[in-house]
Amino acid sequence: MLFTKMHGLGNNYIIFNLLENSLEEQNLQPLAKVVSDVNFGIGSDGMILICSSEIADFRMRIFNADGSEGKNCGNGLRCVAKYLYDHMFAETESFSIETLGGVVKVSIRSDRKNVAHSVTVDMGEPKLIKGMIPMKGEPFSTTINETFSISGKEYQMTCVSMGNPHAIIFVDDVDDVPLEKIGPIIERSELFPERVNVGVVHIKNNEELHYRVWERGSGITMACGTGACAAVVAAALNKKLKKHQPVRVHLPGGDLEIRWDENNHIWKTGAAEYICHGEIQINDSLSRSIV
Ligand SMILES: N[C@@H](CCC[C@H](N)C(=O)O)C(=O)O
Repeated sequence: MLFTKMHGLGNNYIIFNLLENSLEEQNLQPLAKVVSDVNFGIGSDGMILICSSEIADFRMRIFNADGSEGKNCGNGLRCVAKYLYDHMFAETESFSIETLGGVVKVSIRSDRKNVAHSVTVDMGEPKLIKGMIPMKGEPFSTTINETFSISGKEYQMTCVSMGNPHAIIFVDDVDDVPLEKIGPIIERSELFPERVNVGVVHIKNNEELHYRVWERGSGITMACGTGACAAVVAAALNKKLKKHQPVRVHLPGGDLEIRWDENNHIWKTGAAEYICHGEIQINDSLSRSIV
């Protein structure tokens, strides 16, 4: 199988183009685990499939490094948009991509013909009620700076779905938080029946914030696009930032520009880059891991 490895701010994925190839559905989860493994596969935060869609121009499926299928991926969407544009599957600079979390619109900025330089994604509307996150509790209530006790420790969380679930915690210093310890505990708390992505946020000033993430199914990553959107929504809901202004989100892998617009949509702009193209043999050692 031919693959392309791409990253958005260091959040890196193995991409298979299923517009031209096919993979068996029962092999997808084990394949995601194997290709993500740095010792027995290629090494990545997960696997992305580009597929055809009946309701949008294209469809993206995202699998985390543990093989679980995610519903949305902000950094993956920019990578897929760049790939489709640069490889001329997309004929225009604006097109739609279906995800399990809904259909999004992407717009490419290019200086030269057929080379995308940055990608803006209309990530749609954030969902705030517990039933839509999903999380335990009264399904129509929201979680804004609510205190929860998890494994004997108290956390004040704001929960936002950007098609996938995010728990946001405001802190004084994102680098001072032992995310590798508290991330997996919160991710797997019984509060979240489908697990959760865990983000810590520090408000730098009226226009900038710092964000680090523990991703459901992948652990610590350099960036999370949906998480950066959730961080901006959580900051506005907690009146730490003004609602409709552009916000620069600093992540370990680089920056994203996020804006929650007057129509309640979240717009996200940032880079997407190629790492390499290659061929992976889906046989012998790899197939031993694939049921
Ligand atoms: N890194 C992604 C999100 C990937 C999926 C996530 N781990 C989940 O399971 O919801 C992003 O950039 O949004």
